[in-house]
Amino acid sequence: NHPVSGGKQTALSSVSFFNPEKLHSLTIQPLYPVTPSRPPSTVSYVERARQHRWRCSDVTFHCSDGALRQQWIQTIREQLTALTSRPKHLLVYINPYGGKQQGECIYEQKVAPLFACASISTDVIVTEHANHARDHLKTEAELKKYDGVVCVGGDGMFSEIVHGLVSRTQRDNGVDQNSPEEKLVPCSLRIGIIPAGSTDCICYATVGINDPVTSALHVIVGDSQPMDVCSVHHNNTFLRYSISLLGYGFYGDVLADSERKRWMGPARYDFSGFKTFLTHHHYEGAVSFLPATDILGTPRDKTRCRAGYVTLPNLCFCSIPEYEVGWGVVRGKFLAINAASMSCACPRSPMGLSPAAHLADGTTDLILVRKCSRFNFLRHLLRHTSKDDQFDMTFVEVHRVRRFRFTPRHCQNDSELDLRENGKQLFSQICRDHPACSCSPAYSSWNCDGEILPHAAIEVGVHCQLIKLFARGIEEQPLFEDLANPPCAL
Ligand SMILES: Nc1ncnc2c1ncn2[C@@H]1O[C@H](COP(=O)(O)OP(=O)(O)OP(=O)(O)O)[C@@H](O)[C@H]1O
Ligand SMILES: CCCCCCCCCCCCC/C=C/[C@@H](O)[C@H](CO)NC(=O)CCCCC
Ligand SMILES: [Ca+2]
Repeated sequence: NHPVSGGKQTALSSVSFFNPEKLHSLTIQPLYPVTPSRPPSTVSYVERARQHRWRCSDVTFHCSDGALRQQWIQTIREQLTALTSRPKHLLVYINPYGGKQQGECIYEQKVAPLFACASISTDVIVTEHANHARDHLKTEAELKKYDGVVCVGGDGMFSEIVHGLVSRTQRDNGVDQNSPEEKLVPCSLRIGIIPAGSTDCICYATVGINDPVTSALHVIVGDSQPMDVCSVHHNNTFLRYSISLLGYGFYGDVLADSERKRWMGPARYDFSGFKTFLTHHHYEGAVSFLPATDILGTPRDKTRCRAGYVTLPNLCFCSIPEYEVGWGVVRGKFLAINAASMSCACPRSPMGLSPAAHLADGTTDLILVRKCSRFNFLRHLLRHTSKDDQFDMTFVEVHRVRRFRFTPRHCQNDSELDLRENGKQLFSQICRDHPACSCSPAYSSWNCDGEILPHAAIEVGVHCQLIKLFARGIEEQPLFEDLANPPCAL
């Protein structure tokens, strides 16, 4: 019975104020003409747009009955206060140099106004050097003050936050990160990613799009998505954590080359990818792995990790003892050894390196690409950009595993590492001087979520649901988008 005006024209009764999905804040905006006794009320809410984008819309109500209006406002406020999953205080780190160096601008223009509108208070730190955020989280940050940590940047910045939070949590709980067998303690604070990087693979694979406004709204509504984290060790020494890709051979070489071309921005990956494809190096070694049993799905099935897919914690851990499952071993010459703990979907590859991988099932998909012709490798790579099955090739095999180890054929010990580094430089110099030389170096590097690891021989274990993100996984696209998502109805 009450007239409505503003961004949307709708009847009061058609708006469900009690649906927490819909509302993230209430603001009272005086519109004109306004009589002091009858100011209108504006409610902001989340509206789904195309391709997994979320947008903020608002609807303004005029109510002739002042008491009723106050009652509505009071009820909405009570409902919003009762939503305990929504963050109120956030610690924000901005990398001003990630991606196209737009981090600060993206945060100030697109994200900060939304956080303010949702009454979220923030402490913002613009990083001054690499590992600033990681070290601040690890040692200094007063974590008790916050409901979550937000990073503005790319996968590298997210990785810093994960390392800071996971290390801090283990230290606070007396857990030794250097032991590969140690069960790690999950982090209690959720992490939000505002994408402003070059690949934004974590954001893309957990939200469905790398869009700062969408990610900010997932933080505001207090979404929660658990995620697996891999620990990487060498000789009982902790090296790094990995959330997306651990890649030896092709992706290691692409990264090593692209790091020298950071000045190119995101285009460095295309340049180095093409160059690495042409060099076509293969690497010899043995991969041993503990297959994941007791799991739902395989890397080759058609299931996709989507919002609402809940992994029961008991499926995260194998009920059969390790010695009964038995380790598999594959030896040979490989163009690429990739472990994808999640799909690794990104704008370059919308289905990702392992389209059926799950975010929080305690497993990683180990993809072994054996030495093959350049033509066949190109066919394999191109399938990452389409819906074709990149595993349906004789030289590719994929295993869903809980742990794995890699030992290069000429396994180096620590004293040989320096030799290896010097040898690699010498070797690459020789190859540069003799471009016709087609032999492969003995070692590649591991690409660990975009960071290069110093050792080729590594041991990897998956820690199920060690961290949580302000996300909900990729939502299924409705068949008839316009019908399923009319304005106002969420
Ligand atoms: N102030 C800073 N100066 C220099 N480097 C920084 C600074 N803050 C963070 N870094 C480092 O910059 C690296 C790259 O950042 P980020 O991940 O945000 O962007 P990107 O590399 O362009 O994107 P992506 O990781 O998605 O490819 C990170 O590894 C991070 O450690
Ligand atoms: C000739 C045409 C070939 C087309 C092939 C396309 C295949 C693309 C697969 C993309 C997989 C991305 C995996 C993500 C890894 C991230 O953890 C990491 C950090 O951001 N990014 C890279 O290492 C950046 C790595 C970028 C590699 C291209
Ligand atoms: Ca996984």
